Amino acid sequence: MAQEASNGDHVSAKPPPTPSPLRNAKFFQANMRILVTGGAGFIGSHLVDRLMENEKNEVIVADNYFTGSKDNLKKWIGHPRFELIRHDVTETLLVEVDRIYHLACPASPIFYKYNPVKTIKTNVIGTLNMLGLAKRVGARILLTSTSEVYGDPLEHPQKESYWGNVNPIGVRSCYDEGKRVAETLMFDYHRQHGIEIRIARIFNTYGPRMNIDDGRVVSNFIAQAIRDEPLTVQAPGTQTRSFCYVSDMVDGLIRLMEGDNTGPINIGNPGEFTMLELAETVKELINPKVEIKMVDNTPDDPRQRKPDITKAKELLGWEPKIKLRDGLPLMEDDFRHRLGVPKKI
Ligand SMILES: NC(=O)c1ccc[n+]([C@@H]2O[C@H](COP(=O)([O-])OP(=O)(O)OC[C@H]3O[C@@H](n4cnc5c(N)ncnc54)[C@H](O)[C@@H]3O)[C@@H](O)[C@H]2O)c1
Ligand SMILES: O=c1ccn([C@@H]2O[C@H](COP(=O)(O)OP(=O)(O)O[C@H]3OC[C@@H](O)[C@H](O)[C@H]3O)[C@@H](O)[C@H]2O)c(=O)[nH]1
Repeated sequence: MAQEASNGDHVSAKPPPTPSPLRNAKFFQANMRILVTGGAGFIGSHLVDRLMENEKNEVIVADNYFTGSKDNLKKWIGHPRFELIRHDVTETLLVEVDRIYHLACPASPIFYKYNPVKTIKTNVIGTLNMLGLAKRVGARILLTSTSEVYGDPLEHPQKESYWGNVNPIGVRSCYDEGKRVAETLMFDYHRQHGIEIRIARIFNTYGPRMNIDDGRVVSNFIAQAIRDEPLTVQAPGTQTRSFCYVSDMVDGLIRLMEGDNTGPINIGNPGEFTMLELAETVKELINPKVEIKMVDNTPDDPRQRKPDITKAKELLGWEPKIKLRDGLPLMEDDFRHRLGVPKKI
């Protein structure tokens, strides 16, 4: 039974539901069957790549392609251990699985604000549906929550025990409050029904395969630097974020899923940068001639963010390996390839 890692003193009221006995039958199914919702997106597709490396895994992706694409999974389409389903998690899904990585949700602020009612439905109804599925088939479920549950944090760096400083009625609330409700649902299903849960609080993650026009800061700056366009730093530019390379993130998610702790556990890189520092670094590494331009910000932008990863280190034996200065060039290569702009030598 999972151990509670932080934020509470509850114990699970019931043992978890048992999977169908056939799942353990010698000649029926030796593999681990894994559902990845949102698997056609940025982090999801890298997670699928890693899971598919293990020949004992069968992977099913369910995605509505709102911000993800089949292109991200093209190397697996047609593979006998892989299945791709066009599915919206706000509808029920009937599959037989042992693990559910529940990622489905737009993550870039411009996309999650585009249809806020849909974003909150995805977080609340989508998570309820996936918990219902976990309950029916006895699967373990991992939710990709977010550092945004800490809102505009008054504690710095953020520990998992911090309850956050979140505006419940702002333009970001569909996402940050949505994820907070999703975490609540996870713990209620755990306590009430014995579901095996895992909650990752992911901090800003970057890497190849992000949508070029995703709108998040790292992808914006890299695309702008390659296109010789000014890097748009949103005022005041002193706000901070901590950026984790995607391969480190995937490693942390799998360790959390396969470990004994429910979480929530922060997964992120504690290296903290102001947005002006990030712009200067991108300029230096990718295009020293590019201009840096200050533009207006959006409401409720968190002023600082940095994970305390003590729990991830102690409980998962995890810490990030890739520094920002090493990760940015890897992302540059992918963006240049997709934009068709080779590096000048
Ligand atoms: N990338 C980050 O910095 C970051 C930080 C914190 C949390 N997260 C969380 O990690 C997860 C993945 O983020 P990402 O950066 O890969 O984003 P992404 O937008 O690239 O991927 C999200 C995926 O979910 C799919 N999706 C959205 N709504 C859906 C729905 N209703 N039904 C089915 N599929 C749906 C999208 O089509 C996409 O493939 C999200 O849950 C996000 O909240 C990401
Ligand atoms: O072009 C830009 C874009 C963004 N920014 C700034 O960069 C910072 C980061 O903005 P992003 O849009 O990349 O992402 P945010 O940190 O605001 O939100 C992210 O947080 C964690 C996840 O849950 C999500 O991936 C996303 O919501 C903000 O301070 C924003 O004002 C710029 O300075 N210029």
